[in-house]
Amino acid sequence: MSVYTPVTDADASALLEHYTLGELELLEGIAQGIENSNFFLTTTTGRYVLTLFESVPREDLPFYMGLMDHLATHDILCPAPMKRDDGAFVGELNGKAAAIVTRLEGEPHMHPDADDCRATGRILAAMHVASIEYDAGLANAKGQEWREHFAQVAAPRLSRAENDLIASENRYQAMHDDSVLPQSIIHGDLFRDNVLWGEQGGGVIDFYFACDDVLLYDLAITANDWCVTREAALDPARAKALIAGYETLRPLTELERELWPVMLRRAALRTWLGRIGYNHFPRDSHMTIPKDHEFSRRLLVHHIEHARELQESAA
Ligand SMILES: Nc1ncnc2c1ncn2[C@@H]1O[C@H](COP(=O)(O)OP(=O)(O)OP(=O)(O)O)[C@@H](O)[C@H]1O
Ligand SMILES: N[C@@H](CCO)C(=O)O
Repeated sequence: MSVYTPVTDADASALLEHYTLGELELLEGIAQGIENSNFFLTTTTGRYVLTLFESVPREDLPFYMGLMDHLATHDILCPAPMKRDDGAFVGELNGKAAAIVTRLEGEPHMHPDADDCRATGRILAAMHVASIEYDAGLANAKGQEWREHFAQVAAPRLSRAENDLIASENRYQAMHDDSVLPQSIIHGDLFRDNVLWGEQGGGVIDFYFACDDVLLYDLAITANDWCVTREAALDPARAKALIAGYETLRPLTELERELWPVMLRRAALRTWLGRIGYNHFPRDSHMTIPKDHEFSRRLLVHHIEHARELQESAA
């Protein structure tokens, strides 16, 4: 996160009265992340994370909570949402929807090697396979329609070259027919900071971009953060390892291999636009760590200029 909405010890204690999680011992704001307000919450029964939802539509919360609950009970290491005494996963605190989930152990690997990427690919595939039986759905709020709409909103803040690049990439993406690719529930944001490595392996957090979409797109979002160099180029060795790990559980189809460069470009565009949003239209936060939008622009340009290398990474 960030902490947009402060929470006092007294607020947290009052919230805990609606759960069977014991008494408050410690409450700490978390600076990482950018979408929600997050706090580490230690009680007499264990370690949890309290999230106040700042921009996630309230009606979508049952989908996210249900998904985490489903995955946590299907062998995926991820936060388990805690039920309130009234049976709901979501309550309210300081005017915001609020939920408590279990806190995972471990730290992100911010300088991953090929082994980390292989393990991450396998974790992503395991989530894709486990999600098949989750019987809820949610359209992608950051899909083509959003990309085109946001391009108009952001246009006055951007240079002509940036606007031309976004418009041209949006046209290119609109030409591709997604319906030919396997679709199901995607995590949508499996960046390095969303996998915490502990004794039990990699645990996944931050499901608030999850939705129904193309599975290969999820792999591309992951590759664009795990398998790139500081110079904003794809590292073929790490990309191959990510895909190899993924394919231990779900082999890619020929069509997916063919459309890999398209999805890498789409993922780079989504992240670039999202970061333009965070930078040019910031919300008022007490703690936030900024995201590098220029890096995402350079990554998109790299992908446009190196189609053949991208294709080879999925061969
Ligand atoms: N269940 C959890 N267990 C351990 N740490 C967590 C957990 N949930 C969140 N965190 C910590 O809080 C930080 C912020 O969480 P998260 O990434 O979900 O924030 P956000 O604002 O929702 O997301 P985003 O990354 O989309 O900006 C994480 O980087 C991690 O350090
Ligand atoms: N993972 C995204 C932020 C999502 O909130 C980024 O790094 O731009």
